[in-house]
Amino acid sequence: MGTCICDLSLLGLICSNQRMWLTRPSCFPAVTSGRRECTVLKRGVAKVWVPERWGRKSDWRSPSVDLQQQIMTIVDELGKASAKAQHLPAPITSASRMQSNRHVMYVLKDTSARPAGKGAIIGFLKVGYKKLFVLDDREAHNEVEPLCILDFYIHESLQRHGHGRELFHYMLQKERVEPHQLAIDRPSQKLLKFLNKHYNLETTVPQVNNFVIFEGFFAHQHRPPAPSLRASRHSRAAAIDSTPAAPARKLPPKRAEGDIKPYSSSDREFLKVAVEPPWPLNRAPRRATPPAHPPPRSSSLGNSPERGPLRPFVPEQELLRSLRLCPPHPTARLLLATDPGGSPAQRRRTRSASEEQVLSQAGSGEEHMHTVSPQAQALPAQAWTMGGNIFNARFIRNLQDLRSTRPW
Ligand SMILES: CC(=O)SCCNC(=O)CCNC(=O)[C@H](O)C(C)(C)COP(=O)(O)OP(=O)(O)OC[C@H]1O[C@@H](n2cnc3c(N)ncnc32)[C@H](O)[C@@H]1OP(=O)(O)O
Repeated sequence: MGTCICDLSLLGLICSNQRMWLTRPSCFPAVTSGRRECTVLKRGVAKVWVPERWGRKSDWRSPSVDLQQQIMTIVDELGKASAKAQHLPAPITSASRMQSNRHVMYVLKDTSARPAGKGAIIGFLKVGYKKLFVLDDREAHNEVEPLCILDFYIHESLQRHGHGRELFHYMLQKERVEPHQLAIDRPSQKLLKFLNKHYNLETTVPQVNNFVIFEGFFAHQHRPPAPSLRASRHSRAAAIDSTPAAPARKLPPKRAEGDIKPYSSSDREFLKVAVEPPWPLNRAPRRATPPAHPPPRSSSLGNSPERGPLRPFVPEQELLRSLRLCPPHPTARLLLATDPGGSPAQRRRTRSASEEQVLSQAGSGEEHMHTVSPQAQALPAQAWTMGGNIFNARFIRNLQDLRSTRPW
């Protein structure tokens, strides 16, 4: 793939459709700035870049370089805005990612009611063909290469105005696909509702990967046979099968098998790796109130993962194992010995400890499970502050109970 962003099919799109082309990059970030929207749109309009003027020296000192840079900036800004709207920790659409993938980005621009040839970006839709293994309704694996919806964003102030539909419809026509032939990469609730409303897509076929497909997906899909038979049966199938071809792959040549990661080919996978620091830094703080944006999850998705911020997750077992490395404070041991029943919290802790003991006995060969380095294990007991703190706190509380010295 070359470095020129023209390869992204963006320019073809820009030239081929009057309604879908790009403004100068300074326009879009301004559009996203909330209440200043009207002013900003006007300001954006004043700076709008029109295709006919690409070559004008006054606009572009070095058109080829500037043009590339401008479009890259726009793509980056669009990606950021989309990530923000979806509460993703990092953009999944960027110029550099576009350059390394064969994705196509459809950009919707508003030209109406603006001075001639000027406008602002309304939103975008990113699609691409991906090799996937998907389950059908009999839970059989199918190797397919459908067109996937990878990213979709309409500016906040313009959502629910039909722009999304317009953009989607345009893409369907250009790509010559039916909505039920698409695979969707971790759709948001909004997108699910959108698809349901405009295309009656409701019943999903449960998958084990991040993609969502809908009933009817397999209606016209080629089902590749077993690899050993693939070559001969493919040609036979082509001769026999007169059904209209599903969105069979039509863009890139076949990649080396090593490049294909069927179960991790979601564009969003990298987010997990990118944002999650190592334990214990990945422990999410406890929240008294629910998060402002609860991670949306489709009830009909089955195992489709959450789209919200990829909240770090520490399994309880791992926590227990780590506690093994935190011997209780000596004074706490005394308390534990003298207080066998204790409060429910106490019992929980005791149970954890006994569970811990079991783990400890059973886990002699599972050192690799530990997240604490051997150096950390070698630290003196007083350095293990976590368990010590817990028991110290309890010890002090019990002491205060006994002495009635608590101020409340
Ligand atoms: C694979 C992926 O890309 S998943 C990511 C999808 N993108 C996002 O979630 C980003 C935030 N959302 C958006 O950008 C937009 O809402 C889109 C792209 C999903 C839809 O674009 P819009 O221009 O709003 O769609 P359009 O106006 O054509 O259709 C509206 C319908 O979409 C759905 N919809 C749009 N916004 C919402 C919302 N806030 N809540 C619930 N449903 C919504 C509804 O079905 C709505 O119909 P209704 O108003 O009668 O209830």
